[in-house]
Amino acid sequence: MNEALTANTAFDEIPIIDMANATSNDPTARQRVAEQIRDACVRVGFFYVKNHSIPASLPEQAVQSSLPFFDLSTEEKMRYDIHASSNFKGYNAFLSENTDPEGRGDLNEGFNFGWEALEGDESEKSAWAHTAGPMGGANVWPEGGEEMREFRRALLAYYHAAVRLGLKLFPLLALALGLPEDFFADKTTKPAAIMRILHYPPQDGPMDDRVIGIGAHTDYEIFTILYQHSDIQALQVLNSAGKWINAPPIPGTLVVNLGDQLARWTNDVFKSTVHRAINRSGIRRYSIPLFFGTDYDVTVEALPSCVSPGYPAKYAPIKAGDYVKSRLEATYSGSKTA
Ligand SMILES: O=C(O)CCC(=O)C(=O)O
Ligand SMILES: [Fe+2]
Repeated sequence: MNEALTANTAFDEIPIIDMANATSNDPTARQRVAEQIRDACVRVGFFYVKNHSIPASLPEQAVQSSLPFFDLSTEEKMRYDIHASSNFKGYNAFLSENTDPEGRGDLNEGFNFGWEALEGDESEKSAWAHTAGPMGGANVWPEGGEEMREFRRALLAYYHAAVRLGLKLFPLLALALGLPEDFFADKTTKPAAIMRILHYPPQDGPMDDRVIGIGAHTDYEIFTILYQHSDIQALQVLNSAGKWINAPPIPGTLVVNLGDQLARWTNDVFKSTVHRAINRSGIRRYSIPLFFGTDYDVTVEALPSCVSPGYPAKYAPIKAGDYVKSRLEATYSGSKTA
């Protein structure tokens, strides 16, 4: 695809896409949104979404409810250590991950969880059975009183809202790729969606590029929906000229960025762009990414429209779940021995 080769002018800002017409009854209105998404995916690999219909109170409450959890002692939090989990659930401690191999460790702590039906919602219970797979299975929630129950409730409430938004993005991505709008529908029946809430303490003093909030990396899945709490500039995105472009929080928006699974599927026509976060604000920063992959057993293989004789497929076909699992294992096993 020639556009893939010509789209490499370095971006210097991240587009904002209005989702108001994402599910419009008018196909041309949906197509217009998809065209903007296509441009963002080919040039940047990142975009903001506005009018995404998630009430601001949901991620806000998720952050507020996490404060008592992060305030627990390290010893207490380590009872839920992600390294002790067989399915990448639970707590990751400061410096226990090292996203950038050049780095010395990531200065964030976080809590990681996946699909779980909302309490009392019988209609979603059946989906629980679908979470078999390398990252499926039960979540690990902190024990304790009302505060910890609220932590679980608030995180799951935002999780489900973000998953619903993610399911609206797939048809737009399909249109953006010139595919039938329902291309991903039978590939996203079991929400392979992992959420984490991250806490970045302020970093001051002399800057050590090897110890930053989260080192330079790309995400592993199809896309990530990222909520950034407070008005703190920390996230940066690398353009093709090697310049870090700021991605500050913009009120009312969420950040969407593509991951490597989609880059493989599109033969890098859609970009999975390197990013990092560093909190030099002097105050604590919180963010909540939701990493959204397809069903675990879907084969990720270059789309015919993204290969040509002059631009052959770069990646071997691989099962979506195996791919994400191998990336997660590299992240967590690397940190164990670091
Ligand atoms: O906290 C952020 O802004 C970025 C987080 C991130 O890139 C990640 O968790 O993959
Ligand atoms: Fe990321």
